[in-house]
Amino acid sequence: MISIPTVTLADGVSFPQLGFGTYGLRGADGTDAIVSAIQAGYRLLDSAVNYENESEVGEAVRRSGLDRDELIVTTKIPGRDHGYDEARRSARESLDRLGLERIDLHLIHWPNPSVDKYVDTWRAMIDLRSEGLVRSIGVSNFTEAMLDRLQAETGVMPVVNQVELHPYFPQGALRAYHEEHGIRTESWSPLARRSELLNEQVITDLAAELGVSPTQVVLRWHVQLGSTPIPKSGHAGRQRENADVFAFALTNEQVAAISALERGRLWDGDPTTHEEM
Ligand SMILES: NC(=O)C1=CN([C@@H]2O[C@H](COP(=O)(O)OP(=O)(O)OC[C@H]3O[C@@H](n4cnc5c(N)ncnc54)[C@H](OP(=O)(O)O)[C@@H]3O)[C@@H](O)[C@H]2O)C=CC1
Ligand SMILES: O=C(O)C(=O)[C@@H](O)[C@H](O)C(=O)CO
Repeated sequence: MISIPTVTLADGVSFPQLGFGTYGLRGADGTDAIVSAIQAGYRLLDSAVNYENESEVGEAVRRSGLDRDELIVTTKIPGRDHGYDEARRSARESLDRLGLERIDLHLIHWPNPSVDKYVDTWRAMIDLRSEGLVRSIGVSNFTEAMLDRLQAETGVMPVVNQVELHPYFPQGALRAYHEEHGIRTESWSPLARRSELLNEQVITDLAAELGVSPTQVVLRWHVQLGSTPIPKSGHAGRQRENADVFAFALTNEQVAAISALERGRLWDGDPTTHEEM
C-alpha cells in the first residue's frame, strides 16, 4: 500500500497531496473500484451529487474497514441546489445517500454566476460546518473575484478550490492567488482525461529518463506545483501506478518544461459563463 503524504488545510485538517476521482464509477463495479483505490492507499475521495454515485462511495467507505477518520469524503452541491435552504437540504440528502454522519469536504460544484446564489449557498455551508454535519468547506471552479466576494460578504474563505488543472492549463495566476489566501488547490481532470497529453514528447522523454510512466510524470508535476490531483481510474493497477509518485522528483527545469505545454482550457468550463445544474 502506498502512503500518500499530506498537507494541512487552513482549517487545520490534514489533507492528502493526491486523491481519487470517482466520476463515472457507479454500480457494483464502481463500488469495487473505489474499494480497490482505498486499498491502494488513497484517502481522499471525490464525489458529487451530479455523479450519482454517493451511495457507492459510502458503501466503499464502509467496506474498506478503515476508521472513518482516516478518509476524506468529498461531495459537491449542484447548481439546482444553490440558495440557503436548498443547500442545507442538499447536504442532508447527500448524507442520506452516503450513509455517513459527516461530509468531510463539501464544495460548491460550479458558481453559476447568472443565478447569483453562490453567496447564500456559502452561508448555508458555514452553518452546516458549525453544526458538525460538514467538516471542511470549499468551492470548485471559482475565480479570484468570486473568492474575494465570498470573503468580503461572509468573512470566510474556502479552504479548497477544485479547478481544471493539467499541463495544458496550469492555472498559474489562480494558484498564486490561492497561495496568498491559504486556499489549497485541487486539480480536476489532472491527466487531461487521457488525451494526447500522455503522448507529448516532453512527457514521454521524462518518463523514459526517470524510469516512470507518463501518468506518473504528470501527477508528480501536480504535486510539485502544490496542487492535489484527483486522477480517476477504474483499474486497480492504474490506481496504484497513479498513487506511486512520491519516490521520485522532477527538477524545477523539468516542471517548467511540462508547464510550457500550456494552451488553455480543454473543455467548455469557463466559470464566468459555464452553468451546470
Ligand atoms: N469539479 C469539477 O467540475 C470536476 C471534477 N472532476 C473530478 O476530477 C476527477 C478526475 O478527472 P477525470 O475527468 O475523471 O479525468 P482524469 O484526468 O483523471 O482522467 C481519467 C481518464 O484517464 C484514464 N487513466 C487513469 N489512469 C491512467 C493510467 N495510469 N494510464 C492510462 N490511462 C489512465 C482513465 O481510464 P480508466 O478508468 O480506464 O483507467 C480515464 O479515462 C473526476 O473523476 C472527478 O472526481 C472532473 C471534472 C470536473
Ligand atoms: O465532472 C464534473 O464534475 C463536471 O462538473 C463536468 O461535467 C465538467 O463540468 C465538465 O466536463 C465541463 O466541461
